[in-house]
Amino acid sequence: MSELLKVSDLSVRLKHSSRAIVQPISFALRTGRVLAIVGESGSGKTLTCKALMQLLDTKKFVLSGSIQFKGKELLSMAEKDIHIWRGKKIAMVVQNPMTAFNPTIRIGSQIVETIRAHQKLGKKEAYAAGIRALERMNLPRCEQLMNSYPDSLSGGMLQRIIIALSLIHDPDILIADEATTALDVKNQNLVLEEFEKIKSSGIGILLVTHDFGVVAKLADDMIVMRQGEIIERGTVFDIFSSPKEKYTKKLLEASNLTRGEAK
Ligand SMILES: Nc1ncnc2c1ncn2[C@@H]1O[C@H](COP(=O)(O)OP(=O)(O)OP(=O)(O)O)[C@@H](O)[C@H]1O
Repeated sequence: MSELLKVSDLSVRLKHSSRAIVQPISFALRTGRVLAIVGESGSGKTLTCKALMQLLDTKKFVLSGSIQFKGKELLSMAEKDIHIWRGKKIAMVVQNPMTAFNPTIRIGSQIVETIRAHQKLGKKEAYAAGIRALERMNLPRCEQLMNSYPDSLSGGMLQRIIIALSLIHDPDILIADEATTALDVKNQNLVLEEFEKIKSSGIGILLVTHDFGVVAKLADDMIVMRQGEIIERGTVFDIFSSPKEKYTKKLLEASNLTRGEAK
């Protein structure tokens, strides 16, 4: 297992403030592993992901520390080079799939446009690449899906389409920020099955979630964040079996999970 991502002393603060909202944090992600980031609302999980993707507005936020992707420093990378890895080597899926699509345009046209924004392909080739991406996710009736409008599909189906699209450039890392939160149990399970397959293909997954059930099903390792700091880290099994921090115990108790549910 090789190291894909190495985050060292990453901190995020607002420009006009001296206090960091993400304190210097360090962690690593390896191939074929799922690292869960858990913590209560406002603990800094999403800011951490956005910092990794360099999606934070530099007029507003100051980042320091180091983010190495396969040994290459990303934080000092020039803006013009960021597109080489963002969305390609490191892809991200977020919470609400409904907002990712324009409701007035058929799914297929949006997929074709997304693909052509990143790759020099004609419309027909991009359409074929879109179909292949959907088929790879085992989505049913892909031609029909391409012809559909977003609001005729369930949130789970849209999320699986987004995941399919996020994999189109064969990323090494997938960041999933509450990607299953808005879904019902059935769709959540389907998406988790996709993540299992993605993981076994060797992609490293950074999984942000409130849901310890999702952590138990999918993650290998976890970090617990509170007020911008990592307060506990370890394997999911160890933390579920014997959490050290009171805060972690409370989160686990609130989730009603037992040690038997960790892998
Ligand atoms: N654009 C912003 N401007 C100012 N403060 C922000 C901004 N985005 C987030 N914050 C603050 O940073 C802190 C961490 O927010 P973040 O969204 O990372 O939390 P989170 O752990 O992802 O929460 P949730 O689980 O609710 O998504 C919060 O106190 C939040 O208010």
